[in-house]
Amino acid sequence: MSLLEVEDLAIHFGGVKAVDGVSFAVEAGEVFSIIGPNGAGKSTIFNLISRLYKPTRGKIMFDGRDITPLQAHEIAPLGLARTFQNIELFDHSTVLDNLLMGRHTHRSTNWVQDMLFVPAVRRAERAHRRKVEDVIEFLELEAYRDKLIAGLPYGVRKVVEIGRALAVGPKLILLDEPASGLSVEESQEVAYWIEDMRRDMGLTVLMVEHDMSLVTQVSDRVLAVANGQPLAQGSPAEVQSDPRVMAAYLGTEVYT
Ligand SMILES: Nc1ncnc2c1ncn2[C@@H]1O[C@H](COP(=O)(O)OP(=O)(O)OP(=O)(O)O)[C@@H](O)[C@H]1O
Repeated sequence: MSLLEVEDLAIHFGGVKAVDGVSFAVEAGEVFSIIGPNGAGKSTIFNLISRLYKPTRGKIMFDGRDITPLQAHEIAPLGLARTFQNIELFDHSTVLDNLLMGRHTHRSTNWVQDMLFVPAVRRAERAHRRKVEDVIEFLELEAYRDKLIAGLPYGVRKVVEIGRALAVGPKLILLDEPASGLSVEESQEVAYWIEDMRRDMGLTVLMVEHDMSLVTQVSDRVLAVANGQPLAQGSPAEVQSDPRVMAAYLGTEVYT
């Protein structure tokens, strides 16, 4: 059984078929990337999987469970976390507090217990802090842990965005353009984080990315989409040399 199975997924916004008949499966432990030209439907696929959008058609299975009818807030506790292309952090909170917010999906105590700060609440709080400190150490964010997001360089905020998703403690992490806006050196760092996430944390990674050197370096398999529809699927080399993919990219710099 695959960790994630997407079957005949579609969403239509009025006349726009943003996603139209996309199927793929992500196996536990692999890095799977979705590529495609601007407007191909990649972020929309992420928004459908993370349940921000309701599909017009299709089914999404995660870890053996049909998550298609679930609400967005019910997804993270199952072990599915995501990052956003445009970074969704609280600018006026510290790195530590942003990561702790990522843990709130795991609330096991109720508000009365929280108010009274009973031992169960204190234990849960300690466990959340330990998990967050592990993420800070893993992503080498120690120097920034007490700094406000607003004052951080863009490249560091991108890493904190990954940290917020990791703090959830996911089985599957969805990375939406983790290298966008980064320098070549910073993109290479992202490649190392992804390899470490898989090797050290046993994570499965589903990534949307335009940076083909990053995609080629870290991905086991790639799905190419265009106009909301699947074009080709296979190893990075197979997909890059597929004539339908090359035609979809014609005129762009991706394959030069
Ligand atoms: N909420 C929405 N309402 C209407 N149209 C939408 C909505 N979300 C996405 N679309 C349309 O769906 C299509 C796919 O958009 P999407 O953002 O998924 O593409 P993408 O492959 O992620 O592009 P990029 O690489 O530029 O981020 C586009 O035509 C877009 O305008």
